[in-house]
Amino acid sequence: MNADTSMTVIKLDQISKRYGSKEALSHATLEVPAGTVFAVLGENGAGKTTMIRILTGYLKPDSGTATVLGMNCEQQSLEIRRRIGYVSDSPALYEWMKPEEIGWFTSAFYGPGFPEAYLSLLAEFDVPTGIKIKSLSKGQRAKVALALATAHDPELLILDEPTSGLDPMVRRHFLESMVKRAASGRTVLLSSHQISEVERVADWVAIVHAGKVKIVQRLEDLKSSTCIVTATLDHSDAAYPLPPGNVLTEASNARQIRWVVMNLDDQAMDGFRNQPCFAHVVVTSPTLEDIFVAVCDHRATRPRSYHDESRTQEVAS
Ligand SMILES: Nc1ncnc2c1ncn2[C@@H]1O[C@H](COP(=O)(O)OP(=O)(O)OP(=O)(O)O)[C@@H](O)[C@H]1O
Repeated sequence: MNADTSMTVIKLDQISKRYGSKEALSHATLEVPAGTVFAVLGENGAGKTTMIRILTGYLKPDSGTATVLGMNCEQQSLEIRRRIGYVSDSPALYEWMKPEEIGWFTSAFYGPGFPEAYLSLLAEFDVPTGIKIKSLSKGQRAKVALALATAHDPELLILDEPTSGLDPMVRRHFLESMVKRAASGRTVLLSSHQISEVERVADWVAIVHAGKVKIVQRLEDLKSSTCIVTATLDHSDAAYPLPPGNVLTEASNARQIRWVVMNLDDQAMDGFRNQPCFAHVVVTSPTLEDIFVAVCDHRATRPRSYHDESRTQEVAS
């Protein structure tokens, strides 16, 4: 990715939002660098849509500050919506219109050049234009929503669950177009629980769990700073130490113990491996799913040393 990532396109600073007694977001803080595909990962109800609705000005936070392209999300929401592209998790389209008609209708908001660009995107996406929106398939409707959101070539595109319910070919097309946008210096923020897709396309990942931003990191740094340590005990009731590092989770099965560890201390690992309680110790690389589960699974066993703290973002270079 060659784009200039020194600029911050989205900034959330200590954003909290409550629905009655439910805290949907709690002191969420993150920055999205320009020219990246930035994925917000979280299980159902984690707070992803709430975050996106605050960024797009459809929802006001209880506290904290959010800016998009340097504009305040509460005070300049109309200007933000004009400048960005946004596809919600359930895009509302006028059912009685044909795809080209909805393009003309929407162009009033964006100005000259929009209808032509929109029609060429529809052609690229292979969307039939002669029939009404209500007769389009789910994938075709999603393509219409994406074409509407991108025809003005926004510097920032925000997508809430962009590929949910789409077939593999359409998903691939969607994701490739996101990567292309980032390569040309545009920024894409997408929310998802499709971990393998995120792993293929994202430059940055934020993991949100129960309203808290637990991790914000460049994906390759997150993967290289996390590992899985698997040890086979010499005998099943042997007492054993924890691997040197921030141990997120521990799982055991007979004589085998498996830990997901962040920032493993390589120098201290020799001493760990040579403990008499271990017959065998192996260190392997995790998938993003391994990391996600280690951070989010409330049933996971947390070792004694584990501190459940949200992690701060490394400074974007
Ligand atoms: N309008 C609302 N009134 C009450 N509670 C709400 C409202 N909207 C969201 N919530 C609650 O806030 C929490 C966060 O919801 P949110 O929609 O942001 O999650 P999400 O991460 O987008 O989930 P999903 O992946 O299922 O779409 C959930 O517990 C949800 O039930």
